[in-house]
Amino acid sequence: MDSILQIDNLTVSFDGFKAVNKVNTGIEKGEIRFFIGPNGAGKTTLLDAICGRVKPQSGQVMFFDVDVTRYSEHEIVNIGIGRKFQVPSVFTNMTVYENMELAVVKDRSLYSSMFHSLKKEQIERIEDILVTIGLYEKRFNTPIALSHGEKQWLEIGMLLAQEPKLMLLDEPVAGMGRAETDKTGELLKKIAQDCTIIVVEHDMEFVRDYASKVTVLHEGAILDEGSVYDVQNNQKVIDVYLGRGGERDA
Ligand SMILES: Nc1ncnc2c1ncn2[C@@H]1O[C@H](COP(=O)(O)OP(=O)(O)OP(=O)(O)O)[C@@H](O)[C@H]1O
Repeated sequence: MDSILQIDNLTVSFDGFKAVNKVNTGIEKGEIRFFIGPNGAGKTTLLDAICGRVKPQSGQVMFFDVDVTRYSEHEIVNIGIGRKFQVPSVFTNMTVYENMELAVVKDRSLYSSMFHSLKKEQIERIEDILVTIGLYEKRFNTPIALSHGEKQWLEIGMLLAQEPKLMLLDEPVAGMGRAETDKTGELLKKIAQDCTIIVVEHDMEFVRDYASKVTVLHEGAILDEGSVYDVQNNQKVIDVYLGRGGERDA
């Protein structure tokens, strides 16, 4: 199998506290990998280390043959790792379509001058993505008119516009009902045909339905890794997380 991301011996410290502690894992191309675990387990910090938001104390994060721990956040976006945060950060004073235009033009400082001169392939890409995320009909609405789920899909679409090879999503279905959650899962399956995905998630039903593989973190370290079935039946995982009904963000 082709490994797209290889994390080796990664440790992230905050004033001596190891939020991520000697983590080793490899993500294969096309996976939808879920990071799960109790609050404070280090899931978000691990995403932060992959996208360059925090610098590790030690270890490597090899994306193809590049150690991204040596790169800035901005450079990491440019080499193909996109990150979506928990709270949607779409521009509410612009239409859905304009948000997509902004996303497709990688250098945002050029946006105003390029507004009317998107290339044909950029326009086609925007339209394709709008269809994929189910917002083509709503492209001239502002995000205020969108549901919570639709705003999340727009943001995922904005990430896709930058043509990432790896997408990092932090609790993408938080606050969604079941129907929107399932639609998001189907969207991720579609995206994973071209772009590997890592998801931090507490919604175990979502994890069960859509994970290729699950990494369970506890106190900064990997407690278990494997299929949903395997980790669900691991007594240690049940004791520290699943048996407590999982936990949501405070
Ligand atoms: N910038 C920071 N400075 C100091 N401590 C931090 C910082 N960021 C995270 N931590 C600590 O690192 C630990 C791991 O936090 P992290 O947010 O990665 O956990 P998590 O598994 O994502 O939890 P949750 O499910 O609640 O989002 C926590 O104890 C947290 O308080």
